[in-house]
Amino acid sequence: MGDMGLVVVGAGGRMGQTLIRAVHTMEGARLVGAVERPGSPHLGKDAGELAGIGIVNVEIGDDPLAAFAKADGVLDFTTPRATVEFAGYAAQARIVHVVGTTGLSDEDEAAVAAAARHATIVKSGNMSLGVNLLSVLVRQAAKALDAADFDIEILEMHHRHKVDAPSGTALLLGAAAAEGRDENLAEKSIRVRDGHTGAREAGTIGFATLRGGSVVGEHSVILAGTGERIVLSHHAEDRTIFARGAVKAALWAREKKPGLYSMLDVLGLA
Ligand SMILES: NC(=O)C1=CN([C@@H]2O[C@H](COP(=O)(O)OP(=O)(O)OC[C@H]3O[C@@H](n4cnc5c(N)ncnc54)[C@H](OP(=O)(O)O)[C@@H]3O)[C@@H](O)[C@H]2O)C=CC1
Ligand SMILES: O=C(O)C1=N[C@H](C(=O)O)C[C@H](O)C1
Repeated sequence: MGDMGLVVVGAGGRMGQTLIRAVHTMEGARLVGAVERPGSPHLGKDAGELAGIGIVNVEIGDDPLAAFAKADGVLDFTTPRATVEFAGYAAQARIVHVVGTTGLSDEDEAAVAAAARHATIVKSGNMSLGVNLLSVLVRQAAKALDAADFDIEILEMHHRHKVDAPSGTALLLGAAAAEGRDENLAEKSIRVRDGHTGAREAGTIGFATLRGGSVVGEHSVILAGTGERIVLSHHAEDRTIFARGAVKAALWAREKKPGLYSMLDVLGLA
């Protein structure tokens, strides 16, 4: 089998450019398309030149369907609205769709799940090995510690440009904690505290969000008991960890049947 032909959508974005560099350096993958939204100032530019690796002879276009028709897979770190659209096109083309986009609504999630009847979709709020391993540790810790004795709080910080909160990673870690306790995160999460909140309710999972500067991604899961605290943390220093994880996911998914998979499946941690 030849190299896997990949399209990067959102090619001009922070992750888009990092993905172009990752595809260029990783064995088994080849860039065959780069897509931006209609009207983008990046249309017509060479994808490699924009990403700082020199000319790769792939022009950034605004026609995802045409790009997907000649590809084996798509790497998508864009917006929820665009991701839902791309999932439909990936299903039509019956190719792999790696989704890193965060901030999807329940309706968006349902649309992506529906597309996974025909597309092979790998979706995760964080594509790094470290965060996915951390989620396994969080699940174990939450299972081992009694909810009446240990309170779980999740703290995250990201750069000033991030538009969704809590981060996809914070929600992924919250879901792992809830799973460890045999609970549903939606029923247990406290997203906001302001004013006279009253005392903390046992068994809830709290989220706190910080935004500023150029922070790539900081996450801590705090298990706070009486007289002791366990803190499980991940510090992302470079976006390359997400991009390499996404290419790895695409290569893994190439041989898989249509369906909705996670990074835990890719990494053998499920
Ligand atoms: N799962 C993971 O491991 C990670 C996930 N992320 C997530 O990835 C997403 C993107 O993050 P980031 O790269 O920082 O954001 P950026 O805003 O830098 O990049 C998004 C890109 O998508 C483009 N875009 C928007 N709509 C379309 C469309 N319809 N067609 C084609 N391109 C489109 C934007 O163009 P324009 O600016 O012109 O609108 C922009 O270039 C976020 O949801 C973020 O949370 C980020 C890092 C890791
Ligand atoms: O927007 C980002 O930058 C990031 N988004 C993801 C998230 O929402 O968790 C992953 C990473 O932390 C960077």
